[in-house]
Amino acid sequence: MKKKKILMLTTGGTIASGPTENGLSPVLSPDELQSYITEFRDVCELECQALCSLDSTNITPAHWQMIVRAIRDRYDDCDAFLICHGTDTMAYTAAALSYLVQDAQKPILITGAQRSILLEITDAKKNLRDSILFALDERTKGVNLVFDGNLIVGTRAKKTSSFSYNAFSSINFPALARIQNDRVIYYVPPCPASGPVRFYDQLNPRLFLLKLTPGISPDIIPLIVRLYDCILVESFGVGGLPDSILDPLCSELARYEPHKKVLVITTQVTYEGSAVDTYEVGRRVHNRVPFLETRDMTLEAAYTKLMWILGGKISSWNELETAFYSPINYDLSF
Ligand SMILES: NC(=O)C[C@H](N)C(=O)O
Repeated sequence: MKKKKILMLTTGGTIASGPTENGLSPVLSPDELQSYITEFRDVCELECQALCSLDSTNITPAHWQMIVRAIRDRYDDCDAFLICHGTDTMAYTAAALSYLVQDAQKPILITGAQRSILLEITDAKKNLRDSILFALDERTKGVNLVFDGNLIVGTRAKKTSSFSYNAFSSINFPALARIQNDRVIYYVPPCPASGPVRFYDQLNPRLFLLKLTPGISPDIIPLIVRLYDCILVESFGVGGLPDSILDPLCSELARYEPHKKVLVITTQVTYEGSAVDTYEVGRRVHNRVPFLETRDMTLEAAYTKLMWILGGKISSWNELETAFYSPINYDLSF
């Protein structure tokens, strides 16, 4: 049987880090990383390409576009793609890739580690190994994150532990599959493709996330509305906005067409999502300005989906609403 070709794209992260006098920093080359996983030589060819060598704190939308170009350039001659990435912003990258590479029939997996591969006790080797096992499984396709034995949909992952090996949770959606005793066990099939693979590269970076805190001052609101095309308000509970924020926000937004200054209400609560109409402190926004709500999407998915939608041509509120509420890679269930 022909060996599968997996393209490993490295970006840095703890997985490739070593100690320096200024603290941990990515130092390993892709070949050094690869030298720790030799056991699959008979079943697959692993080709490595370094894209950058960064702590994921410094990953930006330009790096997401770079990853997409690297995948697009080799999409036809590789069977699977494995991106090694720092964990801190991995959920954003996994969500962004879910929108920038849609309907992929091949696995596009992203992984990393909580401890460097240089250490004797580390999760790095297991995460790389598991990723290859998932990549070689015929059922795996699309953008997914691999961590601690789980295959998590790219739009559903969130880093929920700073140090533990089970650093990522699958939010409001089950993990698709697990590695058990070196076997891939699927629980949910990957999101079915609706056509041939599509690559995108436009992203609008002018989004602002406003996290509410009790007693927050509204002083900053006019500036935010002036500078950004989309304001995501991380509201309380299922979607409550305090009086002090509601008035200045809605009067500033009312000066623009709603699809040109987009209000999005999201929640500070990790699980179960928003339901803005439930309480008066949410429902009253309807009487003032049109808005989108993130329902059960993760913040990372909602944020990157809006960057992607607003990076394209949107000429009406209806068009924006339809695009936002159309599920992609299992990002939205209601
Ligand atoms: N575990 C890690 O990879 C954390 C690291 N600071 C990073 O995100 O690059």
